[in-house]
Amino acid sequence: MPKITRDQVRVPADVMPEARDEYISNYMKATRETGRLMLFACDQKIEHLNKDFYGEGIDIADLDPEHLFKIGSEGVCGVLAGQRGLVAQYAADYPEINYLVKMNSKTNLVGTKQEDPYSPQLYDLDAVLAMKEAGVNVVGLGYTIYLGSEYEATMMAEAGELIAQAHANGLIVVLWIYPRGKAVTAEKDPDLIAGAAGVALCLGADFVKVNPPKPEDGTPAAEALKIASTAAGRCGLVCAGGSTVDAETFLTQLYDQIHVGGACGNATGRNIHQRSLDEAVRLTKAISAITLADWTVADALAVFNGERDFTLADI
Ligand SMILES: O=P(O)(O)OC[C@H]1O[C@](O)(COP(=O)(O)O)[C@@H](O)[C@@H]1O
Repeated sequence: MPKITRDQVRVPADVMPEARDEYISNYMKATRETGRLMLFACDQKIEHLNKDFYGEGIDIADLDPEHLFKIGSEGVCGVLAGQRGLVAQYAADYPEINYLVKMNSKTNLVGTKQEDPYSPQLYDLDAVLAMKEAGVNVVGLGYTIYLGSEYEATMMAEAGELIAQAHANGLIVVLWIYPRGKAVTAEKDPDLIAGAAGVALCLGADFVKVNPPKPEDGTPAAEALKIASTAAGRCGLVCAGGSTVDAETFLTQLYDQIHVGGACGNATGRNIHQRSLDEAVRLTKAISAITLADWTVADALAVFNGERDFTLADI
């Protein structure tokens, strides 16, 4: 997969001329100069509380939040996505990581599947820009919208405003969009996922993170994803990873999402951080081999199994 050059980055028109170079630099950093996104999702300590970090099948290393940063630093990732405070507490010790600050979050105690969820914005862009000014390597913002919730309008308005401000300041934006709430009967309906992708584009996001569609009619999931990735247009689509599965299944799904479904990368949390540091690091490398260098599943598996290495130099 050829790397892209700075002049190949398509800069949205809402990036102010004085922020153009900054936007291009952030885009190049986040995508490791490929145009594809390898996002390591580390926002679950709020989203899912401690359930994702301690318990059966989860390596004990995951209980210590620093595990996330050790993985981000020793592995190969595009960005580490987490809330501002989490990043602020550890970034000084892990300055080389590309950070994507998640601007809103809610716990799973509110907005269960039967209720209408609202994920409030936790701080404004100035707080993030101040952290960047203090030397933290922030390349972009993330925001979650629950499409179909009765609070959809508030979340869309917050996201729309943040994207305009972020672009004006040269930051990239990833929207997480999950259809959810009383009005939504099938969260993973392929049409709805494609609709979510279109919403992200219209709000101006650079990338959209959706759940992989689950077709009811026997269409393979990766085929159904093609509709959504096409509907996303110039907004690159990536899929959430979901709960932990074996590495071969995960890497095969990812390969198909990219090569059949037209996805522009991955956004993976639990599948990575619920493992020991060594295994998690190897999985980030295997994922990046597929996402950022178009390696085959067999070659990526060899990386996961420790039979060969994958480093930034392989991109
Ligand atoms: O919508 P849900 O099921 O609460 O999951 C949301 C979580 O999943 C993610 O989108 C992806 O993480 P995983 O790869 O672990 O699923 C997180 O960013 C987010 O916290």
